[in-house]
Amino acid sequence: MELLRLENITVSFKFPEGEITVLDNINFTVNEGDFIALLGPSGSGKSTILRIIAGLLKPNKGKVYYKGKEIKGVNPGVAMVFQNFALFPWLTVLENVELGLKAKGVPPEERRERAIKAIDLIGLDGFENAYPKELSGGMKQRVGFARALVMDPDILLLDEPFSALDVLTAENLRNDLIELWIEKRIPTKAIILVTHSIEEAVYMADRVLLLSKDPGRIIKEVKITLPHWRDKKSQEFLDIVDEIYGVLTGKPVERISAKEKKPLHIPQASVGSITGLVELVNDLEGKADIYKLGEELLMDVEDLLPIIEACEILGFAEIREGDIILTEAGREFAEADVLERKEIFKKLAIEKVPFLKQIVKLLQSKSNHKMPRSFFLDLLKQHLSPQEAEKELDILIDWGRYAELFEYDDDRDELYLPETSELLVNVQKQEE
Ligand SMILES: Nc1ncnc2c1ncn2[C@@H]1O[C@H](COP(=O)(O)OP(=O)(O)OP(=O)(O)O)[C@@H](O)[C@H]1O
Repeated sequence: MELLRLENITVSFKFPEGEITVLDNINFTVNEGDFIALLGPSGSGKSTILRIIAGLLKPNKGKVYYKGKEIKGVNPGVAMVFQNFALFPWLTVLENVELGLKAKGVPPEERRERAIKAIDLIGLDGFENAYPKELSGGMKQRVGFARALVMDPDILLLDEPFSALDVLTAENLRNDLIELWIEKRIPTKAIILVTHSIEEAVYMADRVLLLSKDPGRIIKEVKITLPHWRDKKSQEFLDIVDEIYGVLTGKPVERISAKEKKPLHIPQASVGSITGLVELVNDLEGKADIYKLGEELLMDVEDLLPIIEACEILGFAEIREGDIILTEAGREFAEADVLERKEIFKKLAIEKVPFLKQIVKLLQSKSNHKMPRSFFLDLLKQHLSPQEAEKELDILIDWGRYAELFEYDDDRDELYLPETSELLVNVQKQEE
């Protein structure tokens, strides 16, 4: 049965530089039993959609229907859980949970009874009289859930409720919610979850609506028919994650797999950006969600991908389930001093990028150990467009110079091996 319908929703905001359309013609229906995830990059308007559904924001165009009736004010059928918990610090857990019922005019006894039940249900039994400051992040968010559930909403709106929690706490709370939902221990008829995490969406939801940004549009709906509990390591799960990743980045997932690369191609990532990314992921304990990372760096995932790809090709990192994970070599590189870094980079670049090795070999074979840039450019042009070849050679030169595999004379536009170079010996040794 249809619970909610969004029809041609368009939202724009006025800025000094003009009006910007944030949501463009959003249409979808929520039926009883739906667990929907809204997934998309930052700024794609996910939270704005929740505010529209809740009736907290009026769209410029379009209508929202709840149980067939157009919503003109606050939607009576929804309750929301926020990323930052949004608790009142001066109220106890019980008082925080009771507040919505009080506002609705529910008599004191009934609201106390219902609040205590919601607190029990969400696993906070015994903390009724605690104040938010006495609670951990995970417990605060449990209060956030109790406060929403106590209203017995038809539709639970979740605005990134797990993203401020540490990994284990978030996983526990996710599982507790799924359990309440699949065992029908809550009367909630539908859930809409806003998230950045592809894995979270595929783990929890049955329908994933993928949004693009500038302006926010629904670009695809992916149905997830895997039964709960879902195995994040299973091939089916990983295939769905890859499919979504491909849609959101506009690139098939194979493009970031080093194994699938043509031997010549290296991504457009300077040594500086590779170093920066490896250091950053190392500071994040060696693992980071690619989407989150893009956000923290204020970069589109699109722009981050070549750097990630370069890290993968060089063997500094692996990509798994939308996360970048440093390898042993990546950690070693991040923690090394300047000279050690050059050594590590040199070893891996020679091993993993055959064309760099080829450059060194060619330079070695010349009696003066010099060759014009145009020679290598022509070699690359046999496989790439002239523009791509130029870009690729610039990156190869950047990597090669940093690793001290060769030098480059800007005035003469030539690559050369300095007299003092020990590289030839090293390369020969590696080959033996
Ligand atoms: N009240 C407002 N006034 C002006 N601009 C707004 C307002 N609310 C949202 N926006 C803009 O609308 C766009 C979408 O915001 P929204 O928070 O819905 O995106 P989101 O996908 O939920 O992002 P995030 O994942 O970062 O929370 C953003 O560019 C935001 O700056």
